[in-house]
Amino acid sequence: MNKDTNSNEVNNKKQIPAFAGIRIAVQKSGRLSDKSLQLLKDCGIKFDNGGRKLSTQAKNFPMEILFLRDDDIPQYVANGVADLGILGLNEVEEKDQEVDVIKQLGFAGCRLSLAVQKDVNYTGLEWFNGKKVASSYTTIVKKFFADKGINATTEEIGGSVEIAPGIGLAEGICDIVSTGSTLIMNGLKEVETVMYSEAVLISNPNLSVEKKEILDKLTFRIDAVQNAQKSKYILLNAPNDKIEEISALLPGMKSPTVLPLAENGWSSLHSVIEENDFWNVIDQLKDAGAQGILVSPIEKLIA
Ligand SMILES: Nc1ncnc2c1ncn2[C@@H]1O[C@H](COP(=O)(O)OP(=O)(O)OP(=O)(O)O)[C@@H](O)[C@H]1O
Ligand SMILES: O=P(O)(O)OC[C@H]1O[C@H](OP(=O)(O)OP(=O)(O)O)[C@H](O)[C@@H]1O
Ligand SMILES: [Mg+2]
Repeated sequence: MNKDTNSNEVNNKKQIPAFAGIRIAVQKSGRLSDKSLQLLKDCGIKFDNGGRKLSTQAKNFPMEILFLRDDDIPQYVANGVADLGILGLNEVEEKDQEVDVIKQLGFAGCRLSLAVQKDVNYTGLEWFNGKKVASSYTTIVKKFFADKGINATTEEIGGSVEIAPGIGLAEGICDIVSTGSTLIMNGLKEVETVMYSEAVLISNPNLSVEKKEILDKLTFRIDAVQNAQKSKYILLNAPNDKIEEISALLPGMKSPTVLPLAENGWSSLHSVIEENDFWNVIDQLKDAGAQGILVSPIEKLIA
């Protein structure tokens, strides 16, 4: 490390005002903003985020929230201006900074794909040899082509990437695809998936012990929120001679809670089922004699 870098680092550190908590960077306005803030709220963290303020202090958790452009978040987290960040994995890979990916957050699912004009006779990845690809993610694209031994060039553009082939800027593009409708509307077709992405929580790799403790509290809460979103609380009535059969369909967190009903010969069973199995399990429960099935969402689930 040379002297200049050293003194820059010292200067950078001086510019970071002391804060006895953890600083998390979220996207100021864009596709990730609402869901990032909702996740923090679901974790019980209260804060004001109205107006044009670029930072806010949580009221009941040792956290400051910084509102930034998502492109800047990896750099801020790597140099310690922010301790944590929420952004798309695509942006983390593109910026290639020293940060730890702590958790997948289950929203903003998309893929980064190569696309070409729809009338192109695409024969496979070799088609890109000697071609130019426009993208906002040129680091990822260059690495992808280098790994596959393809000799293509890239043209970095900030947005509206799908227009590039139509105006002769490049033969192909690499951009975010979700439903694929933007590609179709611009006369393009998806030909290769470069990576899958979703929102992730990232961290500076050198957090202090105190900050690590706060991060652990946060990830514990995120786990509880995510578990709850994946599960449903189920309550049903069953004849006593069917309890064993029905219990086998309701593994729950341990086994179902069984309580006698006022009506002789009947019990009430309480358990947790996974959202994914939901309809399947309900059909089997009905067939096994369950009645009065009540299903409700779970707010938090601590395993
Ligand atoms: N159509 C989509 N479906 C799902 N996720 C998406 C979609 N488009 C983008 N994303 C994800 O959301 C992230 C943010 O997208 P957005 O379009 O808000 O970024 P941006 O324009 O770069 O924002 P900023 O102004 O903060 O730089 C992307 O990096 C990607 O991870
Ligand atoms: O496959 P689709 O569902 O059509 O989604 C893909 C589009 O979504 C994103 O753009 P966004 O709508 O966020 O606009 P922006 O690029 O101008 O921010 C992305 O840049 C693609 O253009
Ligand atoms: Mg951006």
